Amino acid sequence: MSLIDAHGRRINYLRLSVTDRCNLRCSYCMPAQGVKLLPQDRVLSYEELLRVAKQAVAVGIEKIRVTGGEPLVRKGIVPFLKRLALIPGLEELVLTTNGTLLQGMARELKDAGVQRLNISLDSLSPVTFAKITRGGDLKAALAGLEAAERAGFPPHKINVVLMRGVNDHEILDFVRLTLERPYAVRFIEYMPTCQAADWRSLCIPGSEVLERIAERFLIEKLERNERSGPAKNFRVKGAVGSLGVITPMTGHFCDACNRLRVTATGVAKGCLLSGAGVDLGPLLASGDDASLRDGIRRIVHDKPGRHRFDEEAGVVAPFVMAGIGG
Ligand SMILES: Nc1nc2c(ncn2[C@@H]2O[C@H](COP(=O)(O)OP(=O)(O)OP(=O)(O)O)[C@@H](O)[C@H]2O)c(=O)[nH]1
Ligand SMILES: C[S@@+](CC[C@H](N)C(=O)[O-])C[C@H]1O[C@@H](n2cnc3c(N)ncnc32)[C@H](O)[C@@H]1O
Ligand code: SF4
Ligand code: SF4
Repeated sequence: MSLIDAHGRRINYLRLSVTDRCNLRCSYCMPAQGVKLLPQDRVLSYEELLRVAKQAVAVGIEKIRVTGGEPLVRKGIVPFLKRLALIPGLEELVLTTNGTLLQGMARELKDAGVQRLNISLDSLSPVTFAKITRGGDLKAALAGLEAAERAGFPPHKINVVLMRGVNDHEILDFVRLTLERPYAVRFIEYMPTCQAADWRSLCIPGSEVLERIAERFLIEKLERNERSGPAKNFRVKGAVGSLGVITPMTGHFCDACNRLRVTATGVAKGCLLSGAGVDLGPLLASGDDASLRDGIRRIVHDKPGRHRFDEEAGVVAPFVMAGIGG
């Protein structure tokens, strides 16, 4: 069974957001005044999330990434992941996290069947980390990273959202990290989801990041593989880890997009950067799995060919990434 959209792309990857809540307040993800949290009864129950996941797998999804908000703050997440991992036909169960709660949870996540972690870590300096996350503790994030390594997870992908004048002075520090550690560090272009007035100057093109790295290090391009995702990957000669750029703004990767998203309230979205979405609530309420499968197929069919975010920046309503899951 496979899910093909109207542009001929095979959609086999579902990003499932389990909560809009988070223990951090990253400046690129949430507005300074914070966000109004969803009432708990608007968030899909674990039973509902499992139904969505099962029916998505039944029509062709092979990989599920659990995200949020911060997925590890939701109570009962581990038993939920355990059940998710058992869905017949699901080949890959992975999770994106800010890492701060991993120290106490890494081992049970591994035992639950989570295969890999992508960890957001935007600074290696406690002061800058606290500034970006509005109060987060770098020590907790680093302890989480290490706990997950000890628990036996394969080398993590580390996501760094770069912002000019905020953390771009650390680009080379992150590159140096890849010399000794097997991480895949990915520098992500800041997307103006909250539409900060200065977003154009905050966003650093991936090409500039690579130029700045190449001034100091000899880097070689890595062949794309199944695990590349949207990143273009490189390695410093002799390094154990790799580095990459994710360029949603200056070099979109929509032609190869294989993703479908479901928000914590059960809105299915064909595209991260489009305001469009379909509420799966009525289909879930009907109890009819065949209609749910049809709904998922319809959303995939109608998936936009590419985003037009830059052009539309003035008209698309700003959104909080934590509400969708990145
Ligand atoms: N515009 C756009 N940005 C994306 C998309 N997928 C991921 N990104 C960006 O890349 C970041 C990293 O995503 P991750 O959650 O680590 O997932 P990934 O890189 O897709 O992970 P893999 O499953 O390992 O390929 C996201 O937070 C977004 O900023 C996408 O489909 N469209
Ligand atoms: C919304 S978070 C959810 C998972 C988890 N809380 C975390 O931070 O990894 C998922 C991803 O979205 C990315 N993200 C959020 N806002 C972004 C923005 N404005 N531009 C680029 N990436 C963004 C984060 O870097 C993170 O990797
Ligand atoms: S990026 Fe992740 S950790 Fe940061 S505020 Fe958003 S949801 Fe929370
Ligand atoms: S912007 Fe939309 S179409 Fe493009 S890669 Fe992201 S989700 Fe896919």
